[in-house]
Amino acid sequence: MLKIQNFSKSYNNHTIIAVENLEIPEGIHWFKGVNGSGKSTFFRSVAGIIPFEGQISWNNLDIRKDAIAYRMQVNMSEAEPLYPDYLTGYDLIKFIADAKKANQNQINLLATRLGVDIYWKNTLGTYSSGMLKKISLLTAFLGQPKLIMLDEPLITIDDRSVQIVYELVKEYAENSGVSFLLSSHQDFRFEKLAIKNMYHVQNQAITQL
Ligand SMILES: Nc1ncnc2c1ncn2[C@@H]1O[C@H](COP(=O)(O)OP(=O)(O)OP(=O)(O)O)[C@@H](O)[C@H]1O
Repeated sequence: MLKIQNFSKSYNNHTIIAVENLEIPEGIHWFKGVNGSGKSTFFRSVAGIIPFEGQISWNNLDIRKDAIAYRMQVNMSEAEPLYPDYLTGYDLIKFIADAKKANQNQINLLATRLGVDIYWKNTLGTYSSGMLKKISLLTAFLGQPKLIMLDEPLITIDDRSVQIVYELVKEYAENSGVSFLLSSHQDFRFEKLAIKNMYHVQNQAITQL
């Protein structure tokens, strides 16, 4: 279970999102919200990438007190990833794989599934937005995560890749009991997946639909 208590995140003294108490059970969950509503800010906070006020824990692992154990279980893919141009996709994947203790076999399997092994030895600065997105998606599946957040996972990727992302989510959920938080703005929908709860991000708050 993901537990959020007295959570708030502000930029320049302006509250972007605040959540007094939210308990998200295991399963696949869909976060909807218009552009700028705070979905990415919430996901980044839960991923432990940006600082925030309040408490977040995943299966009783506290994001601050159990910083490493928490981050071994919680992975994230950014909506619009920004990476250093001079690294190759492979360098980046290998770096994250080492941190997440993913083996080479897992890297190769994911790379083949998503078709990134065709271009991953080229530098990231030469990639299209869809190619970058697939690198970001791959990194979220590395290691033995128990919670994976995919921020706008379907934007910029082609139809074939969309199907592969659906398959990966289903496989990880069914075979390894992985929970997912998936976000989308209006255009992209996740009805094909076994969605447990839907949440709406709006007016600086998160409400269950
Ligand atoms: N680093 C930052 N500094 C200042 N303001 C920020 C920063 N990051 C996000 N914001 C603001 O926080 C608000 C929420 O942004 P966020 O990216 O979380 O929304 P979102 O729901 O993910 O939107 P989108 O669907 O467009 O990706 C926006 O008003 C944005 O301008």
